[in-house]
Amino acid sequence: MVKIGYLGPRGTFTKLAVDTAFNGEDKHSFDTIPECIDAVEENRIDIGVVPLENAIEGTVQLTVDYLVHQVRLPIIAEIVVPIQQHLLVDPNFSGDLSNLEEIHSHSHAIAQCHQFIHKYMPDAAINFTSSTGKAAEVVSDSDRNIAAIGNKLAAKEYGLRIYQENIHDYPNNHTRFAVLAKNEDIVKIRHDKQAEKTSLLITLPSDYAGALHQVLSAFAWRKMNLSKIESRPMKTGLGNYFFIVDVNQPYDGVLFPSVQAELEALGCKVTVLGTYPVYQMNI
Ligand SMILES: O=C(O)C(=O)Cc1ccccc1
Repeated sequence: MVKIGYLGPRGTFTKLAVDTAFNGEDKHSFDTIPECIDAVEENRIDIGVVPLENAIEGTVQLTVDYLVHQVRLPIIAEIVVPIQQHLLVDPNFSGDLSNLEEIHSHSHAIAQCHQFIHKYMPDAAINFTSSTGKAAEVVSDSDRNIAAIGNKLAAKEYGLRIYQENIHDYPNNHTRFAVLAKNEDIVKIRHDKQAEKTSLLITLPSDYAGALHQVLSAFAWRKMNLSKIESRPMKTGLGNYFFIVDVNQPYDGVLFPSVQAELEALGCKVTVLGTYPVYQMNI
């Protein structure tokens, strides 16, 4: 049976995404994103699912940096799910918001609820956890007045009460999850894909005037639509960056090779991180 790993523990958004996209597979929880990616690399699991980007807080830097700098696994698919954040407390908690001393959650969940926390829980100490599921676990293991931010699955899995629903600041909250695998044939998502994309990693030879403009124009005059461009530090010193570019079309044998050749002639290095279908899910 195909083994699927995900950022756990029980009750994370990643687990929700996995449950929606796959059924019947053998599912394994990992405490951190790197541990999940390593398990695919070391063939302990066949597929790894990790968060990639959130509509409100942006890229999950840990995932991108680990994939670029540590373990290069191809992105085989992308799952997009809506995100609703709730304030979770022990079922016996009887106070009000001002009695909650601490809030625990993943940094992206905390950021998505920033205004709520600022307005209604300004004195609560913030504690970052490796996932929202982990935060729910912390609250369920504690006998103090503390809260977690997470989803309904986490409330169910850890026996917590939803003190307040939908505390995220912006309604259109979605997260993209990357499906990573060495062998794309084993990834079977039984839904209709909404789009196809290609993610490229581009490093510039050195900093010179108009370098990024030249890179972008290689896509522009071929009418290749980009849905994302992001720079990240190369980790080789201040001011050195690489770019991740998402192109709204699948890799083909004509346009992409000619873009690559053009960029390489400029001295850039181009790596395809994946060309993959996008599945928009409702949970
Ligand atoms: O912590 C989780 O539940 C995750 O899967 C990562 C995450 C965190 C916040 C929003 C979306 C995904």
